[in-house]
Amino acid sequence: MSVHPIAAGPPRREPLLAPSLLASDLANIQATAETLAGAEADWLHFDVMDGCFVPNISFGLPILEALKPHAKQPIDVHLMIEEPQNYLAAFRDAGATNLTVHYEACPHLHRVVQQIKALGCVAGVALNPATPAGLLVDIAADLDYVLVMSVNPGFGGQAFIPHTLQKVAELKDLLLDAGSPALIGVDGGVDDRNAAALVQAGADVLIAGSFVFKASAGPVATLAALRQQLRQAGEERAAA
Ligand SMILES: O=C(CO)[C@H](O)[C@H](O)COP(=O)(O)O
Repeated sequence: MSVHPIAAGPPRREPLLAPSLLASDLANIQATAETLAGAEADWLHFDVMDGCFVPNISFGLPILEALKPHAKQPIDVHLMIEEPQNYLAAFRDAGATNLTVHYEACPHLHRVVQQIKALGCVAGVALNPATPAGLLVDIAADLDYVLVMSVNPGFGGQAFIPHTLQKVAELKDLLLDAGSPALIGVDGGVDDRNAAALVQAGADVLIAGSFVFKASAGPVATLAALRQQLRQAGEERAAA
């Protein structure tokens, strides 16, 4: 179930699913991790917000430390914070498998990516909706993972921005041209209405919060249904 993106290697037939814990019951994060351990979840997505880079504050190191012993899957930490380079080692030590920083928060992005790799973590870079995919051209070959934000970061439950589909396709071409093994993730407003189209456009990882945790069917059944939908989309992509 858990797959290191580098070990997995592109092209993947079946996209990864990463439920975003931001939308879960945070008073019961241990129970959530235990529930997800048996669910169709490849990574646990963990959103860190600092109230500066984004206009909201979520959770950070102590909650990650509390989650870690109960998490069966790799923990995908999305740092929506300023000066992320100052916190990378601490998040790795607290349990992060993947560390994603924002392009917009890193004037010295190449250095930060190398720092993440030196820590032994999967190195990801996130792009805000207004940041063009083409800006990654000089760093593409160094990346393990690119996270395309399909909402403006800071809050769960927002509407998916349709232009993201085009951006994922552009990014896929850019990564192929650069010979980059990086996976493409999409985060924000992901649900069963846009998931298949995102996979067709080139997405390898879908992050979903509200759709998974607010569904009346519950997270396990919702992830299973999404997995089934994506399996088919992944096969169609591989056959194309
Ligand atoms: O990074 C994020 C917000 O900045 C979240 O991961 C994102 O909001 C996912 O939640 P939802 O599926 O509810 O949109």
